[in-house]
Amino acid sequence: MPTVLVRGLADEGPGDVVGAFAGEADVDPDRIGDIDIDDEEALVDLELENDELEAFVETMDGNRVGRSEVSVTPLDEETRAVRDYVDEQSRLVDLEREAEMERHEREIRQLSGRERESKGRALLEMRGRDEGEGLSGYLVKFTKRYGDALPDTEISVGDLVMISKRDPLRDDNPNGTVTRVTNHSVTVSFESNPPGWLFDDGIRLDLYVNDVTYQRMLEALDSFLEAESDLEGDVPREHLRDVIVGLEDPESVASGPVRAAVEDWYDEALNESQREAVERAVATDDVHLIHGPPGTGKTTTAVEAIRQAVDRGDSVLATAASNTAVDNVVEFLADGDHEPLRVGHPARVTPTLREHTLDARLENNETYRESREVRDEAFELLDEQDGLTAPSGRWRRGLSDERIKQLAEEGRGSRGIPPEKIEEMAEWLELQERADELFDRAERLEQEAVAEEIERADVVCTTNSTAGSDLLAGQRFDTLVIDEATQATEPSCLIPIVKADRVIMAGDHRQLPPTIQSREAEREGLDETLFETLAERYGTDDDGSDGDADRSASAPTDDPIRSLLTTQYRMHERIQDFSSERFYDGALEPHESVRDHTLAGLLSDPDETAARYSALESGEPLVFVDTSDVDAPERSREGSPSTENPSEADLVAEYARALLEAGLEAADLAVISPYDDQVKRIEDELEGTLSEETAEALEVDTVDGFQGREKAVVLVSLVRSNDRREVGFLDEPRRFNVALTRARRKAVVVGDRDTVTAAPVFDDFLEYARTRGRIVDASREREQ
Ligand SMILES: Nc1ncnc2c1ncn2[C@@H]1O[C@H](COP(=O)(O)OP(=O)(O)OP(=O)(O)O)[C@@H](O)[C@H]1O
Repeated sequence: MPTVLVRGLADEGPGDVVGAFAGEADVDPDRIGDIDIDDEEALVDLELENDELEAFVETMDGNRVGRSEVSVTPLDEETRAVRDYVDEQSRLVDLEREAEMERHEREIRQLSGRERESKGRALLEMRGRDEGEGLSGYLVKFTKRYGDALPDTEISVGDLVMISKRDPLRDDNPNGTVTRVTNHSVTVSFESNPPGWLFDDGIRLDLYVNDVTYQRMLEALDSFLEAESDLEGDVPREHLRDVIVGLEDPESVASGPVRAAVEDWYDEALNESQREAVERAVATDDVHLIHGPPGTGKTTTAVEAIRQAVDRGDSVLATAASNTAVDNVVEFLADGDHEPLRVGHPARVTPTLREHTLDARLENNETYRESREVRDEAFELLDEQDGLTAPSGRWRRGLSDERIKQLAEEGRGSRGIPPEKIEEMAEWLELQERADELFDRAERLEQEAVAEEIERADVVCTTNSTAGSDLLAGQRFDTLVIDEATQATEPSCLIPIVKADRVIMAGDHRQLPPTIQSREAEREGLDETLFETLAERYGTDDDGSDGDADRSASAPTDDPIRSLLTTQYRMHERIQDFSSERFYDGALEPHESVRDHTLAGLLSDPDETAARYSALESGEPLVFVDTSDVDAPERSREGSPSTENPSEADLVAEYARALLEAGLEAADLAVISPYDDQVKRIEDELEGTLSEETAEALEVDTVDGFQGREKAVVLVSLVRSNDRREVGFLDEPRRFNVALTRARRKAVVVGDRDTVTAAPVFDDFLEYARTRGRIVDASREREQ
């Protein structure tokens, strides 16, 4: 259906448009489709044939709609395609947003406040106290009314909470990020000044969702309608937009692969295909994809590309969907000559990387210090106000600020207010004005300080979502690198893309796709990532996620927009082979340095450890521990959609402790599980039995959260154990591919064989472990 663009409307509505089109141009109202009015413009779909359209435009152009004289032009195909893309993606974002809200609201509705509090997902009868303003926002500390200890709560640092007074589901309840939790208090930071009622009694805190990200996706999509070729602000570069929408070919498709010769390598160890990938990535004018199975050095290669781009003088932005994946890139970068700046809420950044955060940098920034001083001065003025009469209703008696000041100058009273009171109120007002000016100045200085730090940094690193925050508003970057791009939805990648001239993405669609909450959005393609779409559309080899594995790994190296990596530097050959055969048609090759590396060198007393637990035998890289003969049933916490298995948690915690006692560094070990509740359970099991330092260094995480990371030893707890052989989302082979391939020297997978083999990937894995690894019976293990 053709669309026409109507320009020059004043305040006319759809009825006026239909009236004019029918009355002036004789169009049957039934043939008028969607009318989309935005300010002075309207887009109108018309069911007209080409010749009818021509006649229609001739009649309507320069004619009137309502009281306005309008111009009417047919919409060109390109604009239409962009609009269709924006509409479609925005619809998917809306579906996803609704699904997340619904899930949350459902729970708030189903449970009483008390029930939610007893489950740890709400806190009732709280009261706020103003804690002043920090860089991350306005801080409010919530405590129980009489300072009582808080009940056990899931609310923890970094969570988003919704604050309410009577109705937890009111649309205008403020949301904030938790910055600190103690036995008695929860401190929350708000992006804007919170409403006064927060400081009353009877306040409720609920775990909630993050709407900001959805709004940023929609804003990025909107800016697609305004793409420019000369670049300023947060508007996409026209060519890049057209490549993404599918209207133009990437340059390397149009004119053949390009390659920039690199002379000095930061990482001399890079292999030939990694070097080629770097050279092609930095040479790209629009898009390049670095594609490879686990451990093939996608992040390593992307980081080298960042370094080369910086050396060339580019401003560089590096992003990923999750905080963990961003931290991973920061960690790689921090290990060299280039200075990364991590922008994001400090509460969500790995503690060891805090020195690279914007907050930490600002501590040493002169301009920022000055802003603090100015702010303190402002607060001092407000303190001075305390001793004075404020011009409140009782004393103001309808007098304007100006009038009060004038009366004070003249030394007069008015409306029964004695001159001394007038004098005090005038002084109060003057203090307020001076304080406001100082607050404004402090804010300007803060912005200046942030801009200085961004300017000073070689690479700005942040999540896709935070790339859209005010801190980076209007910042443009020559090059954007998105790591773990196959774990990010397309609209989330657009948030940083609208700020950059070219984009390099690293990913692997045989690992986990982005998590989608709305079944409808998933069905309609929100789980198909931009990386995949571009690889399919412009690459020489079609290897979409439902294609067969043998084609995915054999993409030719002359693929115009993609570089493929196949030598892996992480896993012992026997850990690698399962993944390689099952997911990559055997294309993975281990580098000599890792082919047969084992745990042996990392333990002070490997024999003793093995004697206690045969699963921990240091020479054996791949073990499945079968719990089917022990009493280890799964269970669900009331009201929780997740699953846990206490007995399995107990066993993996025992393994973790035994490995640490045998001399394994905590930083070389990770415990992961597909289920959130199991992760918490394992953390609880370990808590108190490890030193604070060890507990901090030991990572316990979900499989999804650990994607992109690696450890010498990885313990995986599969959790599911039931007579119905129900495996839930274990039945996603890509999740197990990620879990297993996190391990460098040893992978210990713990699960109930009878249950998990209901999923074909575990059936295959058990068969593999029987011949190429070891299967250990958990009941024997625990008797020793
Ligand atoms: N050329 C190389 N020489 C030596 N080590 C390398 C090389 N390339 C990568 N590595 C090492 O291999 C490991 C995996 O690299 P990296 O994390 O970059 O892989 P990845 O492909 O991003 O993995 P994943 O798919 O799990 O995200 C790291 O320890 C890295 O230091």
